Formats: sequence, C-alpha cells, structure tokens
Amino acid sequence: MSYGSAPVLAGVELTVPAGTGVCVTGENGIGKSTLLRCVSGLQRPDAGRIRVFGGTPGGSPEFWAAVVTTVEPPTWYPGLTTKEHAELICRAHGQDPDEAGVDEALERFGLAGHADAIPPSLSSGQKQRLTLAMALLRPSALLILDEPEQRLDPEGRIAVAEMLADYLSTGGSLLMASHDDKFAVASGAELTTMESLHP
Ligand SMILES: Nc1ncnc2c1ncn2[C@@H]1O[C@H](COP(=O)(O)OP(=O)(O)OP(=O)(O)O)[C@@H](O)[C@H]1O
Repeated sequence: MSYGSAPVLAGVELTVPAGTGVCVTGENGIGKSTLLRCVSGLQRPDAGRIRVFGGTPGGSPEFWAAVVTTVEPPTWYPGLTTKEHAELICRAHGQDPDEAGVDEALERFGLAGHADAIPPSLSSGQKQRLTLAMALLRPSALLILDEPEQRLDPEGRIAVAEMLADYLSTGGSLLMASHDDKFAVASGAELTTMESLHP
C-alpha cells in the first residue's frame, strides 16, 4: 500500500483467528489506520491479499452484515436524536430497538440523559460513546475499531473495555488499533506491534 511514492504496510502479515481479538500498536504514522482501512475494504492495497471470512473486504452485503468498522468517522443524520440514531441502526439490521436494548445501551454508555439531544450537540467523548454504542447494538461477527479509547474518560475506557471483552466472550472477533495497552489488554485483545507484522 502506498500514498504517492511512500510505501506503507510493505510486507505486513496478520491473521486474526475468528473469535479472537488483536490490537495493533505502534507509533504515530506507522500505518495502523491504513491497515484497518484496508481490512475494512475502504482502501485497496496495491499488492498482497486480504481475506475477511474468506471473502474480499467490503465487496458484498454479507460483508457489511457481519462487519462493523469505525475507521471512518460517522456522519450524523440531520434532526435525528441520539436515541433515534441508536434505533435506526437496530432497524436497519432487522432488530426491534426495544428488544435490542437501546435504552439499556444508552444507559451503559452514559448517554441516557442525552437521548433526546442531537449528536452534533454532544461532546466529542459523548459522540465517541454513541459511535461505539451503535457499533455494539447491531449484530456483527467482527468489529474493526480505530483507537476506540480516544476521547473517553478513564471510567468510559474501563466500561468500553468490559463491553469489548463481553463481545469476544460471545464469539465475536475484534481487530483494533490503540495507543492504550492497558485498555487493549482489558478488552481481551492480544497486543501486536506493527513492527512485529513484518516476518
Ligand atoms: N490520505 C493520505 N495521504 C497521504 N499520506 C497518508 C494518508 N493517510 C495516511 N498517510 C500516511 O501514511 C502513513 C501511515 O498513516 P496511518 O494513518 O495509517 O498511521 P497510524 O499508525 O494510524 O497513525 P496514528 O497513530 O497517528 O493514528 C503516515 O506516514 C501518513 O502520513
């Protein structure tokens, strides 16, 4: 993969066995987001091979039924509230919002008091909470998260790490990038440095 003439991710090899979590770490600019973008099907590598559940990333409705990526920041729907965003994601995936537990999720993410606010009025940490709440509310088999701990307060990081550990314990797979090793370990992910991905 390259941006212009600068190579990024040359010779990288990574396997995330289904039902496990991997967290890639490394200095700013080393290529973590680029890796996650490629695995999410948002960027196509110039060479090499990426398979997700045996298929090409991003290439089919089945991929997007199974995979949630937060690599690209969300766009909020004009005029829809925090709660309506959460309900919408459930309905889009064939779930009844009450049965999916929208109210409980908003409570868990500390957003219950902001259910009727529109997302642009939320703080950056609250927007991050809503993004993660929406990612975890809908059914999925793989979460691809770019620095999910960003903008969360210490309590929020602990809560999200627990929710990711729950996700893994119920059979989900997780690929994330993070600068917070403690958070990643608490999430149940195995830490892997970008440097170690070059065999
Ligand atoms: N759109 C782009 N155009 C040109 N170069 C880019 C682009 N996106 C990333 N790069 C370059 O590719 C390299 C890898 O960037 P990437 O965002 O993947 O790093 P990262 O490890 O996620 O960094 P960080 O820890 O800061 O999030 C960097 O040198 C960056 O400057």
